Amino acid sequence: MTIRIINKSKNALPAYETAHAAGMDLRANVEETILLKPMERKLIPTGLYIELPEGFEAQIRPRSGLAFKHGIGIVNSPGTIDADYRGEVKVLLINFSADVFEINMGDRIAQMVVSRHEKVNWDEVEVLNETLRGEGGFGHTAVK
Ligand SMILES: O=c1ccn([C@H]2C[C@H](O)[C@@H](COP(=O)(O)OP(=O)(O)OP(=O)(O)O)O2)c(=O)[nH]1
Ligand SMILES: [Mg+2]
Repeated sequence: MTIRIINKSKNALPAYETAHAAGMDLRANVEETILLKPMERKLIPTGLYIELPEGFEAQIRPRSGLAFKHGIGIVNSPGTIDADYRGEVKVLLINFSADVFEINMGDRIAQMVVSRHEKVNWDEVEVLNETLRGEGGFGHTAVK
């Protein structure tokens, strides 16, 4: 599929890094170095504006390499970009490590997965159909 995008950043358009990657890496569009102190969170601009078709969303997900090597996560992971959003795509990074983390122009800070989603109408009822699981959850299958 093709999606309309405005690129106000100094970076190339997001691209799939390998042939069958699910996500496209998003690059920071920051004029100056951003420092993330331990447990600090900052909204990082990408300079990208996208026009998703109705019925699609984009998820902003962490990169496992940054998480593993530097303890960098996304506070609202996965972030949701709505099809009717016309603002700048931003990434809410958090530093879970004990060291200061540096973000520079063009750094690949997150990845974006575009997916189809359902739109639901409620059928409000009094009783739901029975299942073996019933109300069991939150670890109820754990061995005692
Ligand atoms: O990681 C993110 C998450 C969201 N957004 C943008 C796109 C999204 O469509 C909009 C609203 O996000 P969300 O619905 O998650 O936030 P909200 O707190 O519910 O805000 P709103 O009341 O504007 O929906 O903010 C981003 O740029 N990055
Ligand atoms: Mg919302």
